[in-house]
Amino acid sequence: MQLDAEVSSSGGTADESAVNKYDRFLKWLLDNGAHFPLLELREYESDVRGVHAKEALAGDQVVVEIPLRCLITVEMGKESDVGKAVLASNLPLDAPKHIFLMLFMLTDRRNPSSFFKPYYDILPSSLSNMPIFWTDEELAYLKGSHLLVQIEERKRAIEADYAAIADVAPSLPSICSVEEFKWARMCVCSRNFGLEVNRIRTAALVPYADMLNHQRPRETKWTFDNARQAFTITTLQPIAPGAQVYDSYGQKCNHRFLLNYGFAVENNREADNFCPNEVGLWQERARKGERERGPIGALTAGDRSSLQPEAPVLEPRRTEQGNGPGREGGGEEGGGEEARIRKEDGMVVCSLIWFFPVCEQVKRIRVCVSDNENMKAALSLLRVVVANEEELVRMLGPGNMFKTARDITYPVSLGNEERVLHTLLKMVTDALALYPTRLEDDVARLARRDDASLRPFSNRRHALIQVRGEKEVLSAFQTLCSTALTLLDVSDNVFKETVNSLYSEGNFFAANYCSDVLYRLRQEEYRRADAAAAQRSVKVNLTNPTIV
Ligand SMILES: C[S@@+](CC[C@H](N)C(=O)[O-])C[C@H]1O[C@@H](n2cnc3c(N)ncnc32)[C@H](O)[C@@H]1O
Repeated sequence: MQLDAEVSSSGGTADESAVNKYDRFLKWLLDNGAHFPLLELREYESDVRGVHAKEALAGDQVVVEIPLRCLITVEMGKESDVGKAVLASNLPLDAPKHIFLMLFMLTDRRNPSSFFKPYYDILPSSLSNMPIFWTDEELAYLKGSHLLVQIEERKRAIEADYAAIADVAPSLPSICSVEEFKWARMCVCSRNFGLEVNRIRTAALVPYADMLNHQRPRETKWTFDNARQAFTITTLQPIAPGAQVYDSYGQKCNHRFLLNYGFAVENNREADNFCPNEVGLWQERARKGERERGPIGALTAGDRSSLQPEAPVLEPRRTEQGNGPGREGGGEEGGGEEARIRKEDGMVVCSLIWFFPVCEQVKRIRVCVSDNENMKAALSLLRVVVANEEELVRMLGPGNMFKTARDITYPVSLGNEERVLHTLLKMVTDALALYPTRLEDDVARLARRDDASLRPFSNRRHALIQVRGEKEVLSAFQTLCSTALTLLDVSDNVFKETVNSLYSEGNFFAANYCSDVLYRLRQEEYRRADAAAAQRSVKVNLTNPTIV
């Protein structure tokens, strides 16, 4: 993060009370055994802070040490009165670890002599960058994006948690309002660390360590050091004096950065140029009780007798809260996934269900510009969706190798693939048409530095970065489909020339699909055609030996 005005916490600021609040915070930490002698906290604007190197930092140097007593852990929340009531009631909460951290913080901060008061005092008082707090005008910048649905879902989920907890712990409304509960939810979501403390997997709020902003590739690592009984941050490389010291919040799609942290990364690319930005394919919703029907629909195979009696199903899988190593922002994306082909009442049912247990919504397959597992799954499912009866029977009949739609990692036939490409092209074209602006317009607007409405770190800019990223993914799929469709029946030479030019333009996404999938399908089609021609010639030969 680069911000304009930088005011050192130890230097004089216009706002004396702000200086005092930081001085009190730093003194509290140091008095309790924390160490960060080579770093300084800077405030760039109200409640927007970052950590900088006071002097040159070497690689592999422990630069922050925060003792366990200064950490707020999940277990402390479980010990609170409301926490105990929640535990006893076994409530199905959206993000339980976050809830316990929130409950501790919300209860304890009401105590004016709390041990953690210096920490509570420096937490941002407003989180207006978090989309759940955006105004209608700000939300309108996301028009066309599925993120609008996710923001609404997030709001509803937090409200549902508040109501459910208030049911089992009637003191909750006297501890915090729904709005304060939402604030705490986003505060915890953007600041907690998922870690192991003395062999117990937990999450914690770690004062000072949560002042590091995000940047990739990561230049620091953090852990709970059992020997020191402290949370530590260690440099992974030398850092220049005065430079901001960053933490990596992980490799994430911008929608997750925006939803959970209130910012979107302008150039969200990994060192190898991979861009983790995604869009969801499929938008259908299942209503309560309809999960077995599936949004993609039921496909009936003509030859029912040849179907497997009991095709195994892929059981729903709930993704655990949290997002792998690194800071666990959000974590409430955990829907279940079902993708299965099976027989039901004599019908072959192919269903793709990404089931969201709280909102009873179908989850979408999120794809990015990469030939990754989700892209393969999306193609596999489409191959079933567009299959005709003969292809379905081939997929599901005796001796077939496909137990679930996800197993169809190989294309079925050139004809089936052509229908897949047409369907996918329509899906992404329809999705692009939902946005009020075109990708080229967004790119041009973000490149202009004189547009005051798009100032760095503004909600409007972050919204534009988000929708631009979605359109980039949709456009990449559009190019892949439209190019591939032109290559189905061209000569080998034209095919190779086109694929080579895709490679030389750097469009590896489309090029790889064409050379890996389409090329093989074309070869198989030639072989089949040759075999059929050979068979015809044998038949003709047998009936009329004079015509060869
Ligand atoms: C863990 S806190 C980091 C400290 C924070 N800047 C503060 O002053 O309290 C995470 C928050 O910092 C901000 N942030 C972190 N990295 C950022 C980045 N690369 N760009 C913009 N904002 C960032 C976001 O508001 C995010 O929710």
